[in-house]
Amino acid sequence: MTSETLIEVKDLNFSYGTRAILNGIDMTMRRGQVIAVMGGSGSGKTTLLRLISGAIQPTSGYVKFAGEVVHELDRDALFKLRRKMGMLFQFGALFTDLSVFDNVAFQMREHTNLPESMIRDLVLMKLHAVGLRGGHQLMPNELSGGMARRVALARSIALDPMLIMYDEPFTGLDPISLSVIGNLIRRLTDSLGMTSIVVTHDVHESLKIVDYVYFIADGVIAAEGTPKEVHESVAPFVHQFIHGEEDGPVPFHYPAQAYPKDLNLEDNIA
Ligand SMILES: Nc1ncnc2c1ncn2[C@@H]1O[C@H](COP(=O)(O)OP(=O)(O)OP(=O)(O)O)[C@@H](O)[C@H]1O
Repeated sequence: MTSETLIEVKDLNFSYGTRAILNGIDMTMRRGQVIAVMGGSGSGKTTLLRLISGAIQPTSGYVKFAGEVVHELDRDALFKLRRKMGMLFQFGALFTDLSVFDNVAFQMREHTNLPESMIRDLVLMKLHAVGLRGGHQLMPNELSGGMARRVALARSIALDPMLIMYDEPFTGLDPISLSVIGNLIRRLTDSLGMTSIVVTHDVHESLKIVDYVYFIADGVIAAEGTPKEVHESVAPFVHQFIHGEEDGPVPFHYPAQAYPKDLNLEDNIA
């Protein structure tokens, strides 16, 4: 594992209108690392991924990717940069009318001029990496949920990205598939020398495979550390997350006006 920095997030702020979502986020992500980003629902995790990919622009601060400030890039440069990033969302949305092989080949055919014979070798190599070379002729409706997720993973590494961002990769999987996907994320990151960012609620699975964890709450980094540091942490926030407690610094309720007011009880009470 090299220690070269791939992503530097510096004093990153982002608001939707007047509503602040992220406040002064600092992060460093190195090549070869798997990094988890955790936090309660609505804490800004997906927003952070969108800022890293340049889909939205920070209010202030910056994200640097491979030395370049993402929000300063022009359209062409941003397009090139995105090709160095793979994104894997929860259900991996495969093209349902294309075979496993063609799903993985899709981006190679779109974005490169490689001859079909080379695409064939590359697709089989990517499918081999996720254990599905033998299933290349299957259609998506013939796959289990875990297999579909693995095809999506093979597709996201089709163009050899430097970074893959996974948004809730474990959701909806049985315990075995969950651990298969977790181990694959680790193995692919190591063997391809990439960086992986895993946004997840699954503390136990992710702590087994990641190098570093950031916890986001109320738009700031509430805690961070290696899995060992996280396990040993006595910070209430981390404790709540690790043990899945409902009550603690992470609120169960989305901010709302006083309940009696919502129920129109106030007038009656007064
Ligand atoms: N386009 C938008 N316009 C206004 N507010 C938005 C928009 N997208 C997201 N938000 C708000 O920004 C906050 C952060 O959203 P984000 O999707 O980043 O949270 P998250 O941590 O990924 O949540 P979850 O774990 O539930 O997916 C939320 O409160 C959400 O309501």
